[in-house]
Amino acid sequence: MGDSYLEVDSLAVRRGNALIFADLSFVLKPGDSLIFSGRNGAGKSTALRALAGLLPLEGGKVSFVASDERDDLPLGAYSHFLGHHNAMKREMTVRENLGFWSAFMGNSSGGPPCSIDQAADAVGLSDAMDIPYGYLSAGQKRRIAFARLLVAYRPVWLLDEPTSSLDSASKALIADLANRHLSSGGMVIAATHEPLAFGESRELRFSGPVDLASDPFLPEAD
Ligand SMILES: Nc1ncnc2c1ncn2[C@@H]1O[C@H](COP(=O)(O)OP(=O)(O)OP(=O)(O)O)[C@@H](O)[C@H]1O
Repeated sequence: MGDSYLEVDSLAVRRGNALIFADLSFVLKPGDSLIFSGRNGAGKSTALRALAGLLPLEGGKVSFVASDERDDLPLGAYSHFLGHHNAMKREMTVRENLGFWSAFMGNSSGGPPCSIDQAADAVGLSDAMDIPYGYLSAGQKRRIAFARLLVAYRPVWLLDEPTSSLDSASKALIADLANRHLSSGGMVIAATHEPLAFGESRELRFSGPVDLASDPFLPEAD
């Protein structure tokens, strides 16, 4: 991943009459982390979802330049998005859930291979492999959600409130996973209201939506 980088240039997202943000620009290189901060409703989750390709852009460009120069794939192909939901099936065991994600996503080039057992071990839940995901506690569920990020390598992690409502041991474990990802050349963008010990993170503060209908200096909404 040595020569890869993520470049976000003048990104803007609109929802209805609200311009959620505009002119969002930054560059991340291997080992870089970025924190999105700002009050509730400021636009952090929207920005993560837009980067992952889950929302249409009003303007701007997201480019991930991979060192293997395969071609011009969207950032969604190079990233994991971990939102407020953990993306696991309640009825399936932890092993089955992780097995599904490993087979579905595969390992992208440049990443260290990690088996399902190794991933469960890394999040401290080897003993829970054969119980249904729905039986796990909230903190255990979040830990397994992080194991998904390990079984299918992607250089960029997009994390929405990754540690909210976790105890201090789980927070430390997730910080450790993120730091290991960074030191192996990965990149992390996290939206959060609480301090995260993710490397030497830069911070980008969101100021909140602008109502296009009430601002005469902005272009009119459709
Ligand atoms: N479909 C929509 N149409 C119009 N506005 C929307 C729509 N979806 C979300 N919004 C608005 O977009 C703004 C940004 O929401 P977002 O979830 O990105 O905020 P956030 O910074 O992640 O907040 P929190 O810290 O509470 O998670 C909010 O004001 C929200 O009401």
